[in-house]
Amino acid sequence: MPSKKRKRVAERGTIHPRNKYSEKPPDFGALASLYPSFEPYVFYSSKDGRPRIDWTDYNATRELTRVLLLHDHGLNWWIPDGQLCPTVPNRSNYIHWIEDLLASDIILNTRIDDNVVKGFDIGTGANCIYPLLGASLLGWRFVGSDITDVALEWAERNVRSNPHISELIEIRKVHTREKNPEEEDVHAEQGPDSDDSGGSSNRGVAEIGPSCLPSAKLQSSAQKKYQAPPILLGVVKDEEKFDFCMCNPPFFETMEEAGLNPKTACGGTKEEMVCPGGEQAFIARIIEDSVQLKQCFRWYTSMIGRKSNLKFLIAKLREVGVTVVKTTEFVQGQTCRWGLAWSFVPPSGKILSSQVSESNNKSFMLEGVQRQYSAFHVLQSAESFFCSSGTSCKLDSIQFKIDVIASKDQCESMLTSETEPYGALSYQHNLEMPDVSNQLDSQSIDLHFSISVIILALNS
Ligand SMILES: C[S@@+](CC[C@H](N)C(=O)[O-])C[C@H]1O[C@@H](n2cnc3c(N)ncnc32)[C@H](O)[C@@H]1O
Repeated sequence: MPSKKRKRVAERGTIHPRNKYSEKPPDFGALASLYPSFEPYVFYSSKDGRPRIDWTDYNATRELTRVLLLHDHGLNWWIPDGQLCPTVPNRSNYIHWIEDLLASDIILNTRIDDNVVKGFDIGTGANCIYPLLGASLLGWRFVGSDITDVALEWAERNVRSNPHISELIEIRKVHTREKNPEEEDVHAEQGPDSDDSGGSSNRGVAEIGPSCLPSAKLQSSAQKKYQAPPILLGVVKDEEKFDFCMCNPPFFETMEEAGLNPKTACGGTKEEMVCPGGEQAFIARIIEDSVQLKQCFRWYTSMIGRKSNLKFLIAKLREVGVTVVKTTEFVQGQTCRWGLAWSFVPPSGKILSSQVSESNNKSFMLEGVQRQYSAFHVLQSAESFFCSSGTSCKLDSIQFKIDVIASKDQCESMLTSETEPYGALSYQHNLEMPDVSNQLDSQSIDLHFSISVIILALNS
């Protein structure tokens, strides 16, 4: 019998609708007959006679990735033994989620070049999977960065093996060097190894004025410090603009932690899997870098391996005053990963417009909210309002929403009450209750509704 957790995972959507494999998963039997190198890895299940591979065999998963990239994407690809082997359907989901973000009208369209989407893949790895997929599926341009020689060498090889897209992809080395103790560093308090790549063409730390520095509060809130090479700041060049960055970070603090999933054999060296402070510290550094780089990127995104880290990172984003936070869940077999996206580009003000009419959703803008208040303040304020009206209400800080259950009397009393300041905010509350007059005929029916806040603050 499947475990409860497994069943829950299976019930959730697992694959993006535009993913090549959303309707038809890879057919191992057909691939085996087409590609003799793959054939030895395919066996037929005694239970249902279906063709399968042994997911705990690294060579089998690597060969599967090779034939899927060749057969379905026209890509030549290889990685040396032990390097992290990506699963193509899973990695494609992240690409399509970014495609959705770029197509949405959540933030203002400030793009300079509407024709070419330009992305930055932080830690592209030897496999260079995201640039290869993004360029071949969608024609996107990429800079893929990495720190290790093996990653840089093989990423380059994988790009050169695909001349039809090689013009679209630049592989960029992240320079690491011994720190000069007298040098001022925006991340100085984060440890002696934290340094920038320098180089005259790069965005050096010397150019960043004190007013841009992350607040002391922000710095102190990072529980785990990233003490390692630069990530964006010092790697992104002056004047460079990107539509997005993406990152599949080193998730773990130790290799022991990384080895906890014996059900798959995706490989992964220490350099790929581990960094000081794990993913929490790595992504916290990306957030700090984004505070400096602001609108150099329209969207900052990262994959996250642990839900507890997602909570921590959303709280950190709240502190730095981003304009938008979006999250998603990627289900990869029996493992869950989360996508976190944020932006400093002003919101477009068209939020939810597409959802309004049909699904009984109402969207509205809160005008006159002062800059120092974030979406969380708005949520807390709304929560205070509903609680004080006697309703049952629950704030979900991950989804940025409040679930409310109210009786007819409570609804009526809320609709007729005078506007009052709630919590930290004093705004004109023009909350529209859903049109439920029919449903409220009976005293006994409770009204269930949710309030989501998508925008944190408006940049002027
Ligand atoms: C988990 S692997 C991801 C590889 C590939 N993107 C994928 O999805 O399979 C993380 C990668 O980040 C690289 N890395 C670690 N620190 C980095 C940094 N400061 N800047 C750029 N890359 C870094 C590692 O060398 C490794 O290749």
